[in-house]
Amino acid sequence: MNAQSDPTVQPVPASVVEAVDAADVTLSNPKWAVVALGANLGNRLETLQGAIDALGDTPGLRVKAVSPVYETEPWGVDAGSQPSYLNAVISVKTTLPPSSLLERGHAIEEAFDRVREERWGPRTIDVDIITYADVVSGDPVLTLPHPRAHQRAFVLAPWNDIDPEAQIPGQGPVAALLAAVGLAGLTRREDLELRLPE
Ligand SMILES: Nc1ncnc2c1ncn2[C@@H]1O[C@H](COP(=O)(O)OP(=O)(O)OP(=O)(O)O)[C@@H](O)[C@H]1O
Ligand SMILES: Nc1nc2c(c(=O)[nH]1)N=C(CO)CN2
Repeated sequence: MNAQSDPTVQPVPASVVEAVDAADVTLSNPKWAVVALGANLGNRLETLQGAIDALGDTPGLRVKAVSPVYETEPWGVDAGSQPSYLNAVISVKTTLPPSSLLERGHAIEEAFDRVREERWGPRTIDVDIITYADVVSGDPVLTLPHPRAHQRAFVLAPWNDIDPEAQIPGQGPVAALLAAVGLAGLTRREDLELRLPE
């Protein structure tokens, strides 16, 4: 008996075939993604390293580069209303689809006891997906590229350090965007260092 003559075998809907094919393409073809990390509560450096290590422990994800650490004034809130941040950017190569990368970021935020209270409120850790390959999406659950990355020196400066040729799809070269926003409110912390996961 073959699939044609077996009445218990149902045809596979085209949408399922497409989804399986798409997953397969990702599995054999890892994508580059850029992830920004920020912390302004608790032991900020330890938490950033913990998030990098947790990302590195994720099946289907390899951390390929870790930026220098920047001390940055809180962006988007009144001056002096929050402690300063430590920010860094990492690049990763991954077979995870964008939605799974976001989920993993949220799980790491939860593991570090991040509490969501106010918009742009202080946090133990923030994991933002800045770019995923050249994907452009307006989906509010996962907007790609991150809709505010091109305005944020605390993302652009560390990203430019690890990839001076980087581009934000639809926005242009990171180096030019950084030149436009400037370095005010940023201090590179030469005394602090983040490592690739062991
Ligand atoms: N590129 C993205 N990276 C991370 N979260 C995103 C992205 N695009 C949309 N989101 C959504 O934004 C929601 C709010 O995220 P979050 O609480 O980290 O915002 P925030 O860090 O306070 O502000 P901002 O988005 O300006 O960095 C998340 O639940 C997530 O679904
Ligand atoms: N300096 C700085 N400011 C912020 C940051 C951040 O990581 N660094 N994150 C925010 C929400 O994502 C809002 N403001």
